[in-house]
Amino acid sequence: MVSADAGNIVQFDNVGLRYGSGVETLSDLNFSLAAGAFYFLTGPSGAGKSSLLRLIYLAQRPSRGVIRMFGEDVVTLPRQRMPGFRRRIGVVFQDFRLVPHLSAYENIALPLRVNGVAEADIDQPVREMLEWVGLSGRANAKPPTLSGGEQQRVAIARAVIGRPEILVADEPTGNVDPEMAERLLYLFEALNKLGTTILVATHDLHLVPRVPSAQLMRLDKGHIADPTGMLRYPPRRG
Ligand SMILES: Nc1ncnc2c1ncn2[C@@H]1O[C@H](COP(=O)(O)OP(=O)(O)OP(=O)(O)O)[C@@H](O)[C@H]1O
Repeated sequence: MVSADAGNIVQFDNVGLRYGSGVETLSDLNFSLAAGAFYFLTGPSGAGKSSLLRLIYLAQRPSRGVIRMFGEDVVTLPRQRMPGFRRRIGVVFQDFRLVPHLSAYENIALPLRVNGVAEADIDQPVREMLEWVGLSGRANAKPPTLSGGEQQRVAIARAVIGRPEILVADEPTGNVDPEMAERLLYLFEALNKLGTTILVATHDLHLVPRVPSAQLMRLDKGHIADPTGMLRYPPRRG
C-alpha cells in the first residue's frame, strides 16, 4: 500500500514550537516537502525561519505535533537512531561554522572522519568536493585566511560530502557579495539536479527567481502562508 506521505522527505502535522513559557514561536505548521524539490523559505526577521530549520535538522524538538523525516516520526525517534538520521541531512549556516584551526581540506574531510570512513577512502572524495566548489588551489588554507565566499563554499562541500538526501541552508548568502551569492545558488541548483532536496531560508527575495523550479514558502508570525496550496500533501502527481 502506498502511504499518503510517499514522495515526501519532510512532513509536519500540527507542529508547534514554544521556547520557555511564552507564546508559540511556530504554530499549526502543516506542510510537506517533496523529495527532490527546491524550496526557498522567506519571511520577516523573527518570523521563525531559523527555528523551523532547526526542527528539520533535528537540533530542536517541537512542543507539539508530529514531524516525519524520510517517512519516520522523528519526535519519538530513539536517541540512538538520531545520528543516523542526522547524516541524511546536510546543514549550511550563514556564519559558515568552520573549524578555524583546520584547513579547508580537513574541514571538508571532517564528516567522513567522524563517521569512521577509512583513511584510504577520504582523499578522493575530499579532492572531488574541493574541485566542485572551485577551491582545489586553497586546500591547505585555514578559514581565517579565506574570503567569506570561499568559506561558504568549504561549508557547502562539508555539508554535502556525506551525500545527504536533504540540504538545509540558513541564510547561506547573508555574508557574501551578490556575485558570490549567485555562485552559491548555482551549487545548490546543481545538487538539486542530482536529486538532493534543497531548503534555503533567505531574506533576499532577489534570489528566488534565480531558481525557476523553486517553490516559495513564506513564514509570517510563526505560520506558513501557502496561498497556492502547493505545500499541502499528498503532493501533486505528474
Ligand atoms: N533558543 C531560543 N530561545 C528563546 N527564544 C528563541 C530562541 N531561538 C529563537 N527564539 C525566538 O523565536 C523567534 C523566531 O526566531 P528565529 O531566529 O527562528 O526567526 P528568523 O525568522 O530566523 O529571524 P531572522 O531572520 O532574524 O534570523 C524570535 O522571537 C526569537 O527571539
